[in-house]
Amino acid sequence: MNPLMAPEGFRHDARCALSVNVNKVALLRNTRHLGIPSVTRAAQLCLEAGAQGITVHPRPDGRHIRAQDVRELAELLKAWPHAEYNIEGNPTQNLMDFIRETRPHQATFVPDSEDQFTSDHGWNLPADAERLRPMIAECKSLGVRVSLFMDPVPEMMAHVAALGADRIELYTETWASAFGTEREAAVLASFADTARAALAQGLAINAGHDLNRDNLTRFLRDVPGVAEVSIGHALVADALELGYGEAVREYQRSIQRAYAR
Ligand SMILES: CC(=O)[C@@H](O)[C@H](O)COP(=O)(O)O
Ligand SMILES: NCC(=O)COP(=O)(O)O
Repeated sequence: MNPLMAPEGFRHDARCALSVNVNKVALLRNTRHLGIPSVTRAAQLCLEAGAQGITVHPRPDGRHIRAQDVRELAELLKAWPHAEYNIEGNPTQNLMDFIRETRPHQATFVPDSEDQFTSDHGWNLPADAERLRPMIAECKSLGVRVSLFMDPVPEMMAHVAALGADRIELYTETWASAFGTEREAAVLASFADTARAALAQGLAINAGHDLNRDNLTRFLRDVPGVAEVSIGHALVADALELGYGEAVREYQRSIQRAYAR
């Protein structure tokens, strides 16, 4: 079988889609000039195991995902018509060129500075709104769905909708750090309130950052309408122990447990 072709019978049947972020595979690859571990091979194995998409965040400093990775993954995903390609970044930096070149299914706008350690906050709306409006419009004119990376603040959802964005991505680090503590219920409620506000504005909901096999089920069970989670750091860490295929299956089981009655 052509290693780039999706196997017969590939099914897209999870209620919440799992998009695997392969940043950290590229981070390890970049520590030697050997080309391993392969980013495209990692993506292929995750898709074969049932992941519904691949996410990358090509940061301007090239610390992990680089332009060639973005192009090669776009090529790979042509063989997976049911899977989605999500490219994240700051549209005021290098993101828009990748969007224009590869036309992914989704662009996730993230307000990161160029040298930021990792993503650690959402957009500040309405303050950032007018800068974003033309780039949202351009993505949509290219047929690319737009998701804005947002903190769990219900009052901001109307501003997201007014900008013409299609989705929010809930920045879930505060959930991950509250999980298992006395703050868990209160923090989860803020995400549920934000999700309800987003749904009321006609927005779809993604979520990501520091999600893992342990904190994922409760989040999906209590936060309504999450359509997609993008998970990278913890899943790749798990894959070092379990392999990509079993790691993806473990995360799919965590997702399915959220809907089990
Ligand atoms: C936006 C977000 O929370 C993550 O998708 C981001 O890609 C993490 O970036 P690093 O992998 O560089 O930490
Ligand atoms: N948007 C979140 C993402 O793509 C991966 O975040 P993480 O799981 O690496 O924290």
